[in-house]
Order: sequence, then structure tokens, then C-alpha cells
Amino acid sequence: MSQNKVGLVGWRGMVGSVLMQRMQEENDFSFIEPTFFTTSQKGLPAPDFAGKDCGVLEDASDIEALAAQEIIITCQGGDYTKDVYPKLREAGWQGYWIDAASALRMKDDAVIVLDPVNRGEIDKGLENGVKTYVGGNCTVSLMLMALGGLFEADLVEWATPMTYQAASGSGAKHMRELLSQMGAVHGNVKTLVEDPSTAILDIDRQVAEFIRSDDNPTEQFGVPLAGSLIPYIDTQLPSGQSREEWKAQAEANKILGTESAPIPVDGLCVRVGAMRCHSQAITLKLKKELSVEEIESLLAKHNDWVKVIPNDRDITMQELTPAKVTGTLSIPVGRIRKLTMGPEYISAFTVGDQLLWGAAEPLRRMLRILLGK
Ligand SMILES: NC(=O)C1=CN([C@@H]2O[C@H](COP(=O)(O)OP(=O)(O)OC[C@H]3O[C@@H](n4cnc5c(N)ncnc54)[C@H](OP(=O)(O)O)[C@@H]3O)[C@@H](O)[C@H]2O)C=CC1
Ligand SMILES: N[C@@H](CC(=O)OP(=O)(O)O)C(=O)O
Repeated sequence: MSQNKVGLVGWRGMVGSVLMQRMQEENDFSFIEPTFFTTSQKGLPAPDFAGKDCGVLEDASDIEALAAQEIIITCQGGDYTKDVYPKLREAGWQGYWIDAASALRMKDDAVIVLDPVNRGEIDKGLENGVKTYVGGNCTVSLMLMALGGLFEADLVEWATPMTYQAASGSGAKHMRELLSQMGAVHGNVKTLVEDPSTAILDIDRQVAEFIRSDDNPTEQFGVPLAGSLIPYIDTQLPSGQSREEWKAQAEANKILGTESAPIPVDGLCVRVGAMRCHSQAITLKLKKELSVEEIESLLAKHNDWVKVIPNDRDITMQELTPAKVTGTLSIPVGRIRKLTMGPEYISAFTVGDQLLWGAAEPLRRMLRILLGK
């Protein structure tokens, strides 16, 4: 394929900035002729990620300017997609649309992209003329990168992921608010903490009062996160699931191409005070009994980024944490052991950067697939 006119929308947002960084690191700009679009800064000079003059920012709602692109990558968000995508297609645009937002994910004429897991589905889509490729939900993509070896071998009867999701999943303002809360909570008891003679329960009481008070900044999350957690992510559905929880089964089976006989994947999604790494504790029922060594071997050889962490206390504490993984493409998976429920029941714990494999990386890799590079 010879496409190289690529329109970039949402490049200065949080996901878009990570995408730009990765595209620079991987030299992607050398294969494309980029045009940068904006919803708010039309006419300003375009950024220099490509190492060349890219003119000025174009209007991201200008259908004619968008239609001049062979490929459009957008990290601008679902509202933008819902507004612009139908107009572009109605105008007869036949180009490839690569999107970070969830809006088009479950459409029949869209493929969810996670090529180390579903390159076959992507290739099938390309052969069938599919023009819309969407990045998956971050927790779903990170779970499949970690456990791809078991899914690929059709060994999973069901899976129940219990998540520990970072503030970044809610956006940049939420990350700032988490830090503000952390600082405010500490500031409130700083002198007491520094005085070793203060009773810890007195400090704790003061912390609890502050966390619940109006002085704790909670404008973005609505409730405290630092020193607490939020056991609900995204909107409420009639099924009792949150929308984030609903995505697990729906998207995982679409990615795997198992929608006709879906593998049950369901659990609870929880926001915790991590910055940009989502963690998940997953219980799996396997279709047959395998040794831990066999499971670890299948997982380890599935892709280049998964890293099996032995179920050892010290190694786990060093390697299997957001602090270790943040800002990297590594997908460690550990705590793999047989549960007492029976020999086919196993546990796993995985951590991944939700802005890299959870959002930006599958998009730039789809671009490279389209470019044939
Ligand atoms: N956050 C996440 O974890 C994930 C997000 N996504 C998807 O990606 C979409 C974008 O998310 P995210 O990157 O967090 O959104 P951001 O809010 O960081 O950025 C979205 C847009 O806001 C505009 N903007 C306005 N002010 C600023 C500013 N000061 N700095 C940067 N941008 C600004 C930019 O558009 P302009 O230049 O046109 O003004 C930018 O493209 C989401 O809506 C979601 O659909 C997907 C997976 C994960
Ligand atoms: N909902 C995810 C982030 C996200 O943007 O998901 P999606 O791409 O499915 O809308 C989170 O809060 O952690």
C-alpha cells in the first residue's frame, strides 16, 4: 500500500502527545506526509514532530481538508468522531480512519486494533475493504497483551478481571487533581507527621476529616481518590455493570474474533491513585488443566512485550507495579498460581501503561501496517 498523506487530529492532547512521542521514536514521520489539524488553533504554525515544516494547523472540522488525506489518525475524543466521521463518509471519503475513541469500536464495519493479538482480524478486515480501525479500551488491550497466549490457544473458559485503574484514564485534569489531593492531604498533617511523638490515630483522624471535607479538591473526580478509591468507572448500565465493565467481554471477543461463541469476561473496574498504569487481578477458568510452567511458557512466547514475573515475593514487589512499568511498553504478568477452587482455576496479575499499549501504540502500529512498513 502506498498511502502517505496522513492527517493527525488530537495530537496535542494527552493520548495524542504520547502518540507523537512514539511516532518520533519509531521514525514513523519519515514514511508520511503529515497534516496537523486542530479544533481550536487553526492557522497557528504546525508542530515540528516530523522534523520538517508542516505549514499551519488546519481546521479539524473542514471536511474538504480532511478528505484530502489518505489516512486520518484521531485522538481527539468520541464527540469529535461522532460529529466528523459520518460527514466525511457521507462526502464519499474512502480513506482509512484510525481512532483512539470508543465511539466506532463496536460498529460492524470497524476492526478493533491490537496487532500482537489480532493481526489476523486486521488482515481479514483489510482484505474485506474495511476502512475504520479503532484502538481498544485500555484495560481490555492490556489484559489481552498479558494473557494473549492463553486466549490464542483457546484455553480460557472464562475470565474475571478486577481492575486497579489509574487517574490518566479519566484525562489530564484528573491526573492533576490526584496530585493536588495527595499534596493537600499531606499538607494538612505535615507538622504532625514530622513530630514522632504524635499519636498515629490522631493523625489518621485528621486525615479522614480532611479527605471528606470541602477543602479536599474533588472537582474532577467528584469524590476523593488519594487515600481512597472509586469502585465505579464510566456510566451505569441497566445490567448492573459499569460501561467500563461491559467493554471487557464485548471488546475482548471482538478483538479475538470470538463474537459468535463469546468467552465470558466480566469483573469490577476500580479507579485507584496510580498515575498512568492500569493493573488487573484476573481469575481464569481454563478449559483444561495445565501446569503453572506450561501456562507461563504459553504467556511468555505470545508477544515481544509480555514478561512473565515468577510468583516470588521479592521479584513481584520489584517488577509487577505501576511504579516500575510507568512510561514503558513492558507488560509484566505474574502472581500466576492455581487457586484452591480447583486445578483449572488460576490467578494472574498484570500491569500496563494505559497511554502506551492502552491507547497510542496500537494506533501507530496500525498506521505502519497500512503503510506496509
Ligand atoms: N485518556 C485516556 O486514557 C484514553 C483516551 N482515549 C481517547 O482519546 C481521547 C482523547 O483523550 P485525551 O488525550 O485524554 O484528551 P485531552 O483532553 O488531553 O485532549 C483532547 C483535545 O483537547 C484539546 N485541548 C484543549 N486544551 C488543551 C491543552 N491545554 N493541552 C492539550 N490539549 C488541549 C486538544 O485539541 P485541539 O488542539 O483541537 O484544541 C486536544 O487534542 C478521549 O476522549 C478518548 O476517546 C482512549 C484511550 C485512553
Ligand atoms: N475508560 C478508561 C479510559 C478510556 O478512555 O477508555 P475508552 O477508550 O474505552 O473510552 C479509563 O477510565 O481508564
